[in-house]
Amino acid sequence: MPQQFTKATFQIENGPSYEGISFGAPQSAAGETVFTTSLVGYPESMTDPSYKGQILVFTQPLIGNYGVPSGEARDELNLLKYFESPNAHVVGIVVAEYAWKYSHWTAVQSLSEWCIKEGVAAITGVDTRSVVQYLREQGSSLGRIVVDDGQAAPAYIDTMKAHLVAQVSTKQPYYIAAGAGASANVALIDCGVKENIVRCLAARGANVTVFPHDYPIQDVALQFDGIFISNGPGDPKLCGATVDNLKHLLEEPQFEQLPIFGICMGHQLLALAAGATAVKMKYGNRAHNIPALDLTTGQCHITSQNHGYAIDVESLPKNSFKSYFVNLNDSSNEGLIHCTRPVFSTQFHPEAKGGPMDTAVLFDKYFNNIATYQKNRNSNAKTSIKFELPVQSMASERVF
Ligand SMILES: NC(=O)CC[C@H](N)C(=O)O
Repeated sequence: MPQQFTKATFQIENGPSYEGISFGAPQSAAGETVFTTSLVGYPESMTDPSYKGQILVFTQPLIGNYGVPSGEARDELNLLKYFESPNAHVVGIVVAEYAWKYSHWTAVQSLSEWCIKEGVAAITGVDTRSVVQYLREQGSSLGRIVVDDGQAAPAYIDTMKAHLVAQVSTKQPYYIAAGAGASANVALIDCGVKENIVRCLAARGANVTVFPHDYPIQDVALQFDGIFISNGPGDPKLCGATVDNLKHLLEEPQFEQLPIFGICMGHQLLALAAGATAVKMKYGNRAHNIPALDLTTGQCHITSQNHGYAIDVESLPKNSFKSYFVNLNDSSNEGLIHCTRPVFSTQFHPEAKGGPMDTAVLFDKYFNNIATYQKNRNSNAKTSIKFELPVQSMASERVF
């Protein structure tokens, strides 16, 4: 615990204000304020690029008690072992009680130390129950954490108006080799991909080539065994270039058999490419225990979620996609499946991290689609990657 506390205030635009203590970077921050009801996984959530520019309120009252693991440790696939991307993407966090003492075998630093390094504003001592009650009534709101540093408070900013995907997507293609026994080549459209999505693909035998969000994927798609569209921050309607590229994949006959899988933002962009509309939800779904009903099996799965927009299924053109999963809390759409093509998507996160792995089986479904595609494809055209990766991107590293 520090010798001297720095006071901070958490303010909601046109709403309540809460006094507290700063335990993060000595600087104020402003952004869209959202809440998560997940009990664990603050390092994963804070490094998930989908949270770019947001202030995250944790309803779990005690945060920080297991510290922060290494952001450099890598697994056998050379992927980050504990983080979902190299850096924190939230601009601020709000907690009821920060645990000044932490203990965990993976911890290398405290949450406070890490927030300071990452420039994340953090406030403790806030009645987060009251914040959530307010946000549930009023909807997601703009907020700011004002740290008592003698500077003027920052203006409220609607971070959702910015093209956040362009800020977090890789600038150049890069390549992750599969774990032992590569069986497929997948092209991944990076809208702000979580490390565990790449892991879920590579661990199942895919060499993954990661492309910038606006890369004309239709030009190289036939050189791959499947296309994957990742999660990402902000309003899907701002991703016009990606949507236009996906339209080629969904509409042209040469891509009829090509397996496609999209998660969260990837799901929303596929739906937009099919002609559906996305709506801003009142306060979104951010949790690790949200029930989603599989309409094809009648089974309910507990899912990990982090989104503020949703697809209006009523707006889907007939004979394109149909609803695949539905949220049993609020009836919002949780996934789509194409009526004739091996294309499906989920609003929730089957890769979890954090959260339950109940729906990881959807990656197996994608790989089954890939196997069928490989079998049916004319053997002359069998996969041989002609796409030349730029030399500097071969280091299995993201290039921002
Ligand atoms: N996790 C995500 O991909 C989020 C998608 C989108 N930014 C939303 O908030 O709905």
